[in-house]
Parts: sequence; structure tokens; C-alpha cells
Amino acid sequence: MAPNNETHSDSVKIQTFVPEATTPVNPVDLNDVVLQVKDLNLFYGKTQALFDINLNVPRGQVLAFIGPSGCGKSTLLRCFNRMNDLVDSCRVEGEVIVDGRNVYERSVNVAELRRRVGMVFQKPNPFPKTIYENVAYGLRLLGVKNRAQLDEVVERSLRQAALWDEVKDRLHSSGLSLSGGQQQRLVIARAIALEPEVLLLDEPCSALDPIATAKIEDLLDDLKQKYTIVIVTHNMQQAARVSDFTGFMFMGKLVEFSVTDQMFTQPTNKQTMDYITGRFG
Ligand SMILES: Nc1ncnc2c1ncn2[C@@H]1O[C@H](COP(=O)(O)OP(=O)(O)OP(=O)(O)O)[C@@H](O)[C@H]1O
Repeated sequence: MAPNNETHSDSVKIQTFVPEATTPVNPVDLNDVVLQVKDLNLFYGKTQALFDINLNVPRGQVLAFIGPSGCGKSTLLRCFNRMNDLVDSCRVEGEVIVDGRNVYERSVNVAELRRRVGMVFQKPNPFPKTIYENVAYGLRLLGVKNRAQLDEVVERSLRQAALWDEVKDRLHSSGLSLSGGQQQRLVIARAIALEPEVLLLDEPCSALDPIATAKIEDLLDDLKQKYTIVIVTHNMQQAARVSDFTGFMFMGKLVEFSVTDQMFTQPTNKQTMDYITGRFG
């Protein structure tokens, strides 16, 4: 590949690589990549769902995947913390590298991987426990018993998830008593209590009303100061609002990957152009 240095608008020095593979590699300073995908192919039984995905996830940025239904966005996201392991027919080739190590190596502890690469799903899924216990859950699994430490992490996580003020007087009520939008922020608090390096969000707003959606979007803006975020969304306006980089997927391929502004103003691929201008999908 031929690096071609240029300066990004927010003064981050980036390198633009002329891709030599069939899929694009997004422009990013490779010294600050938290997650790297190399030649990833995925099969459900005999059906191939992902084709030759290559991709770099830069630290402290928000990355969005867009594309029509069934193009493989969620499947790709689930590769990042091996959630696809739960599907018997699923087979993965290639590498997903988190902090220099391929997560598909046999010796990798999957529970520890999922602590470092947390995930939030489409439908809020708090545990049938109190608000406090939902957030403390992961720490308790790690063996933390010290009450002051748990209190501190619960408060910090709920504050980071922009939920503290709404729940501080009812920490011992059920998490299920919250509204859908609050439940989704509770689930985000549960994930960030473990201080993951990467937070994966699979259509986190699709079950929420516009006000709750706006709160989650504001929250993402705050969270990216501390975490690297990868979000799958059907909503192109949302991708444009929240992400720094956007990947457009089509039929299991990562067709285009670029800085978000560029993706929505000057896509280089005709399929991307057709999709973002509403000609299909
Ligand atoms: N557990 C599974 N077993 C078999 N095939 C699956 C499984 N999950 C997904 N697929 C198939 O893989 C392809 C990609 O699906 P995926 O859910 O990743 O797409 P998506 O882009 O996230 O779609 P949507 O936007 O509708 O959620 C589809 O053809 C889907 O039918």
C-alpha cells in the first residue's frame, strides 16, 4: 500500500492508503487503531454472509455501519466480540485484532473479550434486578465485593450514561420499571461499568421515540471522549450526526469506508451514492 499523508479537519494526522485489496481500508493513523479486521469472511452453514472485510477502528472515534437490511452489518459487529460463537452454523475466517491479538485465537478468554468489547442491542435488555444491581452486575462477576467501590462505579457509570439524575433516588427499584429510553441508557451504564475499550451498539435507538433517541445520540457524543464506539444504524441521518467514520455495506461486502462527511457528500462508489440518495434500500 502507498501511504499518502494528509491532515484531517480536526487536525488528526491521517494516512490515506491506496487500497490494493478488493475492499477499501479506511484512512486512519495506524498507530492508534484499537481494532483491526483483516480478510474476514463469515459463513452461516454454506452461505457466505461476509466477504473479505478489511477495516481499522481508530481509538476514541465513532464508527457507523449503514446499508440495506440483510447486508451483514449486525453479523460484522458481532464478530468483534465473538457473539457469533453462539450460532452453531457460523464459521469465521480471517482475523479480528483487538490490541494486537486475534480474538479468534483458541486461547482467548471470550468472557474477558466481551468485557473489553461491550455490546448494547437493539431492544433494551436490563436484567430483572434493581437499577443498582444491573450496573454492579459485571463487577460482582469479577469478584468485587467492596460496597464503597461498587457504589462509586455505579454512580460514575450512571452519570456517564446520563441517567444518574433520573434514577439516583430509586437505585433499588427494578431496572424494568424504567422507560425504554432509560432502560437503554441503563444497559449502556452496565456496559461502561466495566470500562470497555470498545462499545458496540446494534441499532440502539430503533425501539426508541425521537426524544429518547436524541438523548442517546447526545450521550454517544460524550462517551466517545472515553470509549471507541461502533454503531449499526438504519438511520442515515443518525450515522451522519453521530459518527466520525462511516462504512457502507452491501451484500456482505464493505463497499466504502470513509470519513463520515466525505461519505455523505462525496461518496466514491456508485452503490453508496444510490443508497444514500434513497435509490434503494
Ligand atoms: N443466525 C443466523 N443464521 C443464519 N443466517 C443468518 C443468521 N443471522 C443472520 N443471517 C443472515 O446473514 C445475512 C446478514 O444478516 P445481518 O443480520 O447481519 O444483516 P443486517 O445488515 O444487520 O440486517 P438488518 O439491517 O435487517 O438488521 C442475512 O442474509 C441473514 O439472513
